[in-house]
Amino acid sequence: MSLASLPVSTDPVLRVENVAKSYGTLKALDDVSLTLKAGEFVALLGLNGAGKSTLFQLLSGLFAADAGQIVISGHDISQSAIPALAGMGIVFQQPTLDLSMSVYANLIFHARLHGMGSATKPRIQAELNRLGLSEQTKTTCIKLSGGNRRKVELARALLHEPRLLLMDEATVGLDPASRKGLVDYVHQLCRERGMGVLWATHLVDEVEDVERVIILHKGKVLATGTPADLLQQTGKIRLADAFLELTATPKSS
Ligand SMILES: Nc1ncnc2c1ncn2[C@@H]1O[C@H](COP(=O)(O)OP(=O)(O)OP(=O)(O)O)[C@@H](O)[C@H]1O
Repeated sequence: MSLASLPVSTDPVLRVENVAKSYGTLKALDDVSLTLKAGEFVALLGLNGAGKSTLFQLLSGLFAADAGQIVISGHDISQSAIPALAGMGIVFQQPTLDLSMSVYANLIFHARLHGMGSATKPRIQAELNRLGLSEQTKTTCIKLSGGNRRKVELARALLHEPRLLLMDEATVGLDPASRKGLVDYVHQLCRERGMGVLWATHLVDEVEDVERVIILHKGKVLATGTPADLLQQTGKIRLADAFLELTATPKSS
């Protein structure tokens, strides 16, 4: 049975509780808690160095938190990493395609890692079709534009039909039209597939239409709410000004 055909659970697809992570004496994450439900698009907004990538590295099991708990689709990542990660797709900030291989070879490699069987080829074709890349299936990735490389990374993240999609500054290096295209496409997927999406960025224009914004600053959650909540809280008219106001006056630790 594919993950997509499992009954929809009302439990959060992601629960992060009191998570901490330090590099030596630097607290990159300090008592961070958040939840994400199925079908919710949540933005993790933070300046450079806020801790976004560190959080994503913990969520993807690259290393362990010093304290706290991470539960993905009901599985504690520290105890049940395989089922936790099986239901998650991720696009990292740094490109991770093997540029010497074709689009198809990159995707089939990922499919095998996820133990996908006979459904693999139609799934690859379906994701590439939707992204307008069906003609590029056999193209070596080094020949693709930056925007199309990102789309292949997204197709790869979606291949095993995750319940949770993590996007870590996934629009870095894209032109404004490609950026908007990617944001709009992921919003559409979130609605259609009931996927929870955590979208990390420092670009405020990418989060104007999200259901909830979590502002991370110097490793701490400074504020959380709808864009309207954040405007009301700061008395600002533009979300960019609200973000600047909140991050200019950090709480003392
Ligand atoms: N491997 C590491 N060793 C030491 N310090 C690190 C390491 N990785 C990150 N840091 C530090 O931890 C803090 C959080 O970094 P992180 O990359 O998680 O932030 P970010 O919000 O993703 O930033 P950016 O938007 O610039 O990518 C920063 O002060 C960074 O310098």
